[in-house]
Amino acid sequence: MGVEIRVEGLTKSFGRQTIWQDVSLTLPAGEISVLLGPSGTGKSVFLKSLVGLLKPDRGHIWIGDKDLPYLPEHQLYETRKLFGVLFQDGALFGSMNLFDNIAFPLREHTKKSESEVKRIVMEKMELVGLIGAEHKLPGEISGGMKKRAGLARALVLDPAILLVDEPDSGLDPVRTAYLNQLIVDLNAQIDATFLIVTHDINTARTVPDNIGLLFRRELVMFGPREMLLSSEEPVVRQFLNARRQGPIGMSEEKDVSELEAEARMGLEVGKLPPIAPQLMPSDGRVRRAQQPPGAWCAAHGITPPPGSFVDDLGRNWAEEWPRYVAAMGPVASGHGQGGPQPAGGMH
Ligand SMILES: Nc1ncnc2c1ncn2[C@@H]1O[C@H](COP(=O)(O)OP(=O)(O)OP(=O)(O)O)[C@@H](O)[C@H]1O
Repeated sequence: MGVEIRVEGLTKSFGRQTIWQDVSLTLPAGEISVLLGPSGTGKSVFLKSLVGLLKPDRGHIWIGDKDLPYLPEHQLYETRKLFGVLFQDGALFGSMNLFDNIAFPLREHTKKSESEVKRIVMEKMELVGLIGAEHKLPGEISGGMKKRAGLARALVLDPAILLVDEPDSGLDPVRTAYLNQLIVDLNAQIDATFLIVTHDINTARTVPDNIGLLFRRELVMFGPREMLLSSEEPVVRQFLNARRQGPIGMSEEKDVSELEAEARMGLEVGKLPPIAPQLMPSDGRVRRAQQPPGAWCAAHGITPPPGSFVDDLGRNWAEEWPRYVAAMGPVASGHGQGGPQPAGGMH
């Protein structure tokens, strides 16, 4: 079961370089949030600060009544056990086979017997589709397999919070799509609080419940997916639509003259593109945290752009949703595998 993380006024610098300042946001329990931002805006630094690997200059990271940056070492050690982290490169030990890599946190942090370790490792390897690869070394497997092995290792202590740093880096679009589906399925199954750092627009548009954007050393916006995807804020529109036109330049931000030149040439960002439907768990049942398509827009009086919530089969999920939920049964709540499959489902 996930826990809420409340970040208040967080600021981090290295020497005289301020990475970001006054970042405040709440990662809701059990929901998937994505953190976006141009390269070098400090997304990885944010992730490492959340798990206590880096200490912020000021601000708070509340998990329940514990303020992470100010915990004494032994309490920090205990609180860290709530987290599973998938680092960009999987951070696997090159000299250990996949089984031993995945077993590592269990052997290091628990007193479980070897038979219990084996049961858990095999369960997680099955979850990420790695059965049969137990004896392979990291150097003998593909980038996608390394990510999945890193994910299995992040899951062995049954984390309440899962942090994922650029799951898509180094993966082709098809492997990224599979990994995204795996992330959504995992969230439905373990109900943990997820934070994913990514550059991949398709991931950002279809996977999370919430999106945040770091730019110019600040958190520009953080909120429900539909809020960001219907936002008129120039930097949000530019980033989520992967455009050159807008405030983000090659080396982070454009200067005033560049922006004026763009405006003179009429190079403003065009109409908002439709809002894509959110990925569904592949067993067909709805995640506990998942909102009906269009719910946020409707609640806030926002008319989504034409074509929103329509999938590649032409179904409009804002209309189909009540029928879908009625057919599929109740919302998933830490359910097991093997629920009903949607006919031609929305995967
Ligand atoms: N331990 C450190 N000491 C000093 N500077 C650091 C350290 N870690 C990160 N930085 C600096 O912080 C800035 C932000 O780095 P970070 O890796 O968090 O960016 P990012 O947004 O994740 O980038 P990318 O999307 O390219 O991975 C960079 O300028 C980096 O050089």
